[in-house]
Amino acid sequence: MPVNPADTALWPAPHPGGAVNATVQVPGSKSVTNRALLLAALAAEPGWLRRPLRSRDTLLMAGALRAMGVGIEEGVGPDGSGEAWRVIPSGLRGPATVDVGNAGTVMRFLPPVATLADGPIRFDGDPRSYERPLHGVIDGLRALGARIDDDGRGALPLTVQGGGALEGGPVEIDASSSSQFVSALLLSGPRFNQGVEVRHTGSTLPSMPHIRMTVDMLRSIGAQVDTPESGGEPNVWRVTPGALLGRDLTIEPDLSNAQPFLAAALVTGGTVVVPDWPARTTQPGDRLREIFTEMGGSCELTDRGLEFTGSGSVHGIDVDLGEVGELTPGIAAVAALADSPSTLRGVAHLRLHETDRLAALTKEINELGGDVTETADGLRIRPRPLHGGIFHTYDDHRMATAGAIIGLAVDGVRIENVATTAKTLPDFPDLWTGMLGTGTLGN
Ligand SMILES: O=C(O)C1=C[C@@H](OP(=O)(O)O)[C@@H](O)[C@H](O)C1
Ligand SMILES: C=C(OP(=O)(O)O)C(=O)O
Repeated sequence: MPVNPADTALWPAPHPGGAVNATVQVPGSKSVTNRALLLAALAAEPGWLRRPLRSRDTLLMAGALRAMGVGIEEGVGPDGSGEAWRVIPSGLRGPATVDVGNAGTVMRFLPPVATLADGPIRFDGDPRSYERPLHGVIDGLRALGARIDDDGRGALPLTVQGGGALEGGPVEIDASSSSQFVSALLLSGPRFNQGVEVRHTGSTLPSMPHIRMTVDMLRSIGAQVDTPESGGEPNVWRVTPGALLGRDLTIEPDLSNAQPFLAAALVTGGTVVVPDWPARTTQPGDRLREIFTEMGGSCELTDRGLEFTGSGSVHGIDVDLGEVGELTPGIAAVAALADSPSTLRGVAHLRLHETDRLAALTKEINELGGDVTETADGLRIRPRPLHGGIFHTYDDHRMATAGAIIGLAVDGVRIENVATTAKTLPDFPDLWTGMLGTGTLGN
């Protein structure tokens, strides 16, 4: 993708004098939107997605499905309200080329779909996508009967030689480097001849809420899924072959992208309301209610949404983030501003996310005067007075939002390439300045 010089400019992170009080309408969830697009594409009838996230990762998913022959049309939902995508499934076609960008959900979830196409599907992406683990998907699909041409590294680029169908059946994978391996094989499982039985053989498995999200969304469109939680064997998930229903689904706000806005209330001692916070959800961001409360805030789910209030003090935390790894950059930013040390554990796999997040957070917070050290599986953060400077983002949307959180409390923080937030939250700079300027936002 060509780099726009303006995108790599330095963005002065806004530094408000006082408490932030605002309502922020957070756009749709990346993880839910990309699952919903894929499942609607594999269904037996057309479906609707209302209020989908439109960001780099979700537009890459939509573009890839379109390239394989799926219809994705702009429209208003069946009740005439809100923005929507209408998804019209079709026989999946090859040859086609898929640009995965640096979207884990696209590079992991779509190769199984490509095995159902009637020709070769080539997968390529950003340089970083070549370094992100994909072996669980590649080896898993081969064991299930797929033909895949790659360079033997267990990574991109690769070509799936779609044969129009996949046998499926039992498969063992080690998903300790990414839960997305499990989700990927389950999501397409109903369309494999024998369905799929995925057995995770590794010692750890990150991001369990995201696997629950996969299971819940499959069940909601008619798939039969057996899980460890529904009385099955530990670390084994089974999907029965069968037709999927076309549904009308409204996408929840992205609770992980709500994080910087809630953090604004926490670190400035203000109140931020996020409307449409779901009462029940599989999104890992829901854990912020508990984590940010332990760090000094308080919150309440009301009919206005989630109302989060900071007390004026921010405390350190000792927490295992293995289930909610994508929250780590924002928690590290808040922890650097706390009145006591923090230990963030269970997130060694973040070294293979958009960037090596443990190294990037350590370096960038320390360059502002902080005291962060990497551990084998996380970070130890001892708060110190911070000063302004450049906060580098390494093409990582969550590094940019982490830097913005620090900028709330520290004057003179400038964020390099804030435009990288377009991966999941293209409106971030406007939402952020709007939150600080007007107090109330909506879309
Ligand atoms: O399935 C998903 O939608 C995701 C799963 C997690 O991946 P890992 O298990 O690789 O951390 C998470 O970090 C990522 O942001 C989204
Ligand atoms: C790890 C993340 O993304 P991806 O879906 O690319 O893995 C993330 O959004 O924090």
